[in-house]
Amino acid sequence: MKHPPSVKYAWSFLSELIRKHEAIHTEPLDELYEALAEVLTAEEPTQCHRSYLLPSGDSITLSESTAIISHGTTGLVTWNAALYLAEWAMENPAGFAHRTVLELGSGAGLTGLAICKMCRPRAYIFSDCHSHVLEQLQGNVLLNGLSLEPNVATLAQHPEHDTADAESPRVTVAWVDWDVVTVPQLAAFQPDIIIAADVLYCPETVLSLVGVLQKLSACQKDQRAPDAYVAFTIRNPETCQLFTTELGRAGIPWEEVPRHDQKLFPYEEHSEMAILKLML
Ligand SMILES: C[S@@+](CC[C@H](N)C(=O)[O-])C[C@H]1O[C@@H](n2cnc3c(N)ncnc32)[C@H](O)[C@@H]1O
Repeated sequence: MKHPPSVKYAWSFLSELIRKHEAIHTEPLDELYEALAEVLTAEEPTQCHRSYLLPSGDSITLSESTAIISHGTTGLVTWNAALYLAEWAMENPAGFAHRTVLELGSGAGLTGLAICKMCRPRAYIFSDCHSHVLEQLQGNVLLNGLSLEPNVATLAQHPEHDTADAESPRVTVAWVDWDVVTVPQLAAFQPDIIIAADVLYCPETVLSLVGVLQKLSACQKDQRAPDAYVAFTIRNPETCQLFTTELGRAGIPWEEVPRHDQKLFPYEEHSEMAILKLML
């Protein structure tokens, strides 16, 4: 009741429950039919909640748009690659533990929240370039019980303000537009690891992404550039091909991470996914 799902979800849930009763020849309660009638006449609001169960028994609840594209962005819903990357991260928590993670194009925030809750990073920087996405993202971070740091760069200069404890990471939501962000701005985040999910959907975003990755390769920490992991759904092989070609042109070596099929989260439809590890 506090975080209601979409009308579509409520309809599917109630129909399935009634079907299950009927399948074993038990009479469903009248209240179930009444609830279904109510849902059938309800209008779908523009925002809904989605809750994702974690293996720890904890859960993540996100406010998301009910439309795949709204306010001119794809960032207000969770995409399959975000689920796939979160599942992979939870299988490999050691890669994130005590490290500073910068996520590019965070969208609704599922991957980052799963990593913050399950992989013990020291700091996590969610980022995006769209104002509605950033607003929703901040709300989702707070909704899941994490508190927000004002500015990572301030903390790097004044570590005495660091309130991080072993249990919860320092979390920031930052405006990062790949086309305009500068190397010093990226370096101020002091990332050890970069991640991004479902950010390869058209040639323009591929070029912008490779541009920001090139800037990140100049961000050395302890004489080493961060590693990056990019997860994507293989919708159009030409877009993937463009990405690897552009990585080659930028001198960024990459390798494919072995596939996993830890289907922890529900996927709406089957799609092929991949994660590339980039050595910046
Ligand atoms: C398809 S959504 C993916 C969101 C989320 N990572 C997921 O997988 O659910 C792509 C995201 O990339 C962001 N994005 C696209 N171009 C960008 C740019 N030039 N700079 C920063 N973010 C960008 C969008 O705002 C959007 O949130």
